[in-house]
Amino acid sequence: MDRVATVDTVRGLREAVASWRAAGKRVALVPTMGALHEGHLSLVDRARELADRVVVSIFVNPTQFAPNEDFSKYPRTLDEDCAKLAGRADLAYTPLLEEMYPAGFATTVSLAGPAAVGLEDAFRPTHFAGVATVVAKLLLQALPDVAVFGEKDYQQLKVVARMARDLDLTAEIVGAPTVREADGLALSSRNRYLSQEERALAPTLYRTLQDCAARLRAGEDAATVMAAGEAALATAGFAVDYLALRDAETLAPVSGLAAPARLLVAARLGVTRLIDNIAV
Ligand SMILES: Nc1ncnc2c1ncn2[C@@H]1O[C@H](COP(=O)(O)OP(=O)(O)OP(=O)(O)O)[C@@H](O)[C@H]1O
Ligand SMILES: CC(C)(CO)[C@@H](O)C(=O)[O-]
Ligand code: BAL
Repeated sequence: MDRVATVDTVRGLREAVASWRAAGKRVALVPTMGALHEGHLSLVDRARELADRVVVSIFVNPTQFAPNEDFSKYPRTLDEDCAKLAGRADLAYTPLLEEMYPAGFATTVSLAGPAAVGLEDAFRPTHFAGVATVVAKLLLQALPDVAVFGEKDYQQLKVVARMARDLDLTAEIVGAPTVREADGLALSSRNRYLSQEERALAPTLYRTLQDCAARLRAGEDAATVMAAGEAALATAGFAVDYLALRDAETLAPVSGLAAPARLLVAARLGVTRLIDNIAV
């Protein structure tokens, strides 16, 4: 079976990137936690359009999971991942825990501002500090020209873009559109946790976003639309964490469509927490 080349040390990664740079190549990084699906591969393809060499990092980052979350059962499929990346990426960076967090590790990126407040942060209060810290490390380890993130994790994309600007990290942060199943469900590694019945209900999340967006565009009052959307999700069997309208750029709360807006949702079906979002 063909497999992408791999390195698991910062030194190996830097050597590979340095040799490409010496040859005048542009380098892209696609950070992932593995269990790769077509959503991840679309980011790799986008990275390939933006650069000559593409590194995919695969690291299930413990610091972005709260103690009650699914770190230990998060899918780990490294062999299949490396096969999927063959011919598509140039290198997989697969650091072990000790490489990323050496003994005595004591530094965390701290976030503020509208992008990092509320939404996911209200339900996963330690999450973005863990994401920002590991992404800052990945960007400093690889020093790519560009890094590609999925719009599926829209708040993450905005938090990372803000952090990169604020810390003068040199990589350009690029967002790529959400890849969906035929029935509209956003691809996610966590979809595999859904039972058959839950999987049948799951596309309601995207349909509800579309319905709400259509009503907002037709000029209906945002609070009314949000309440109706939450009710529709609850009726379908979801436990809703949030359904919110935010400014598409800053993620500040908004009450209408004066500027480009984003509708974001997180809801649980049984033990599985799904997130999604669309432009309005
Ligand atoms: N359906 C998708 N379309 C486009 N990009 C995606 C999709 N799903 C995930 N990504 C992006 O892939 C990158 C890695 O995400 P991650 O490894 O967390 O995948 P995931 O399937 O979203 O997993 P999880 O269920 O844990 O959120 C992120 O930038 C994320 O936004
Ligand atoms: C960006 C990321 C790879 C950081 O661990 C993760 O949050 C993810 O997979 O979206
Ligand atoms: N895609 C974001 C990773 C997480 O949920 O931890």
